[in-house]
Amino acid sequence: MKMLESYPILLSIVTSLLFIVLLLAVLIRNNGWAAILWNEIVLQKITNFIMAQSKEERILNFVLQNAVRGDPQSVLDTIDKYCSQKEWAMNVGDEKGLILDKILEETKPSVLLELGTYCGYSAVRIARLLNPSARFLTIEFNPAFAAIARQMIEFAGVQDKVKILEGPSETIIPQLKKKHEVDTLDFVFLDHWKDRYMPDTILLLDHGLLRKGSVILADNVIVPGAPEFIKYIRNNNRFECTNYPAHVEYMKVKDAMEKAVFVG
Ligand SMILES: C[S@@+](CC[C@H](N)C(=O)[O-])C[C@H]1O[C@@H](n2cnc3c(N)ncnc32)[C@H](O)[C@@H]1O
Ligand SMILES: [Mg+2]
Repeated sequence: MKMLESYPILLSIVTSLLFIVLLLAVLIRNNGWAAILWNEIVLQKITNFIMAQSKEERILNFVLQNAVRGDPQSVLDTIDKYCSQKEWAMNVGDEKGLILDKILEETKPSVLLELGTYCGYSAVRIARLLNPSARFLTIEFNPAFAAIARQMIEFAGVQDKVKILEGPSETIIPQLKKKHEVDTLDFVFLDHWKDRYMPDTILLLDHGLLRKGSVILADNVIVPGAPEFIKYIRNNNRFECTNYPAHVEYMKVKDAMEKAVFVG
């Protein structure tokens, strides 16, 4: 009898819970921010705790076990497979990776800088397309990520083409000329925390690291988004901008890359 009395309450609790789960699922599927927060904060923390291992270690292990040593394309395909089927990660990914490849093939840069190495996906992607004489520096301030990237790059066989500089971009950029013997950069890939896109572009300018024709390519200008940078670069007559619509890595949510050519 008591059971029957509480039945409507139970039913309304279950219905409300189902509704909340459904709402969350729709939000995560259609909203880039919700999906990233869900993956990075909820799912990842739980899996890390259960497996006593970071997601980045899991990505590296999957590559070591499934990709072909010395074959950069196989390393990229294996990371893409893991991150699209098992755990989302913030690599530029296969779709925007093709835009990156196309711009590199058009630009044929000799001196390159990447801000934000993470596991080394984009570093391997870029390095595999470079001339033997090119110089490519990539900056990462998280030592654990830099260590993973170093192993990823070595496994892909492109370690002679990439140098990881460990530390914050805002400290390393001003040291590029004197400490790292960079004159000017032909190509810069912006893919670190989005609030640094604008100040680091200004740092590159202030330190004379851009020349006429230098190309800046910025990832994730919609999700997570870099509105300050976009406003700054599009309203600056020293840059010519082109937008490349795409999707957030391994998702159906809209994103884009922005190319800015320094015209002097
Ligand atoms: C989106 S991930 C980079 C993904 C990578 N480019 C790829 O596509 O494979 C961003 C990385 O930038 C690093 N990062 C963020 N802000 C930074 C800064 N100011 N200096 C150096 N590294 C930074 C983070 O630790 C993170 O590993
Ligand atoms: Mg990115």
